[in-house]
Amino acid sequence: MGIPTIKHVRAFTLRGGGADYHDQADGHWIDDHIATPMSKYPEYRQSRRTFGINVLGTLVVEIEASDGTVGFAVTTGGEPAAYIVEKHLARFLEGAKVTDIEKIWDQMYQSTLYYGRKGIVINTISGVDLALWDLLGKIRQEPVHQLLGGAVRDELQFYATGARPDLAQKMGFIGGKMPLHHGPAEGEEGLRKNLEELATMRERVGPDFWLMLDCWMSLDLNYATKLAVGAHKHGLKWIEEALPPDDYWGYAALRNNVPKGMLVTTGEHEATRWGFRMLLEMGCCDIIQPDVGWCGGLTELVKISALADAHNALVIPHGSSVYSYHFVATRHNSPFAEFLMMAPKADEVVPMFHPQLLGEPVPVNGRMRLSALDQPGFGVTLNPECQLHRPYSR
Ligand SMILES: C[C@H](O)[C@H](O)[C@@H](O)[C@@H](O)C(=O)O
Ligand SMILES: [Mg+2]
Repeated sequence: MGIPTIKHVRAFTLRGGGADYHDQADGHWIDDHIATPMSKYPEYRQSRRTFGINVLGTLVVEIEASDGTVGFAVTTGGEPAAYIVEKHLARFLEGAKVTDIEKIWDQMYQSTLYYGRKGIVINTISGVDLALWDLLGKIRQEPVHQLLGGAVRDELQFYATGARPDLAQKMGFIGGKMPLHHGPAEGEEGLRKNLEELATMRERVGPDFWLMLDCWMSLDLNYATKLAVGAHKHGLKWIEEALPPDDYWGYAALRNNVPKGMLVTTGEHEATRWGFRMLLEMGCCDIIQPDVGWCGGLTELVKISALADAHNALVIPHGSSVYSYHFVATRHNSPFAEFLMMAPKADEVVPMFHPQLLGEPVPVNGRMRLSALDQPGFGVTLNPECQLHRPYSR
């Protein structure tokens, strides 16, 4: 029985949460006055949706093999990504063997170099790559973590990202990462409020529970330095994505400025082994946080992780549901993972990509047994109740 070939590639879009998890209704913690690079404009300060954080929506990539098996994946990308899949990338897949994952990745990357390299194009390549791994796993009837060489641990542990680290502590998570609410445009008063919020949370969780701040690219070096210095007495474990992704020089300086023992982390909006090489070789951060749905996919994340390992850096992927869980299980330098609290008040555990993935596992008491990831591929199926739209059918 020969190796199946790829017969069809289809790109769909979905709205409403899921992989584009910022696409939420009013009242959600994830869209409540969070500091961003747009916070300098008061009209865009209260809600990230007002400036378009959810403008793309979800891309669904579906790949059908000659034996009838179908693999799929979801990521952030929506219609522009669907166009790139159908009009550009599909030609490198249809007719190829399902095992041609490395070659397909290289052809997708090299052929889009003139307009890609980062952002939506690499998101799109990531989505195709993840769907290929899902397909191969389903054909071989193996979970992706086994295709990657096998797990190094039989249980994953998670920190929680959300507005309520105090509740996350009660749910068994190992730490809580809070969004930063005030940026430089709100001056000393905003800085004071940021530190007061951290102090209040430290009071609630006690001295040992990890607390982190996620700054979502919103600060400048001076403000980030003052925030880190002020946060040190409240035991801030790491300051995340304080600066814009391209400011490698600023991150290297921030890493020298922060108090001893505080970690600097970034990377969720960085892409490919070359972007992460810059972060690592310029000494920008202690932990890199690639999103496997945005950095180039699993094929690229394996390369990024090996690079980080050589630099003794941890790889703690930005929360991306099953796509990061299967990866983290297999890497010694990924000792814990992120779980994004997608309940509007961050007061209960719901699947990260809800409602798009059926069979999506969630941490229980802040942990996930490897046995929760034992289904073929990424172990999930598309929710048939989600309204798929195929904007560029061929
Ligand atoms: C909470 C942050 O503002 C982002 O919404 C979050 O998605 C990301 O930065 C993270 O690290 O989870
Ligand atoms: Mg982040």
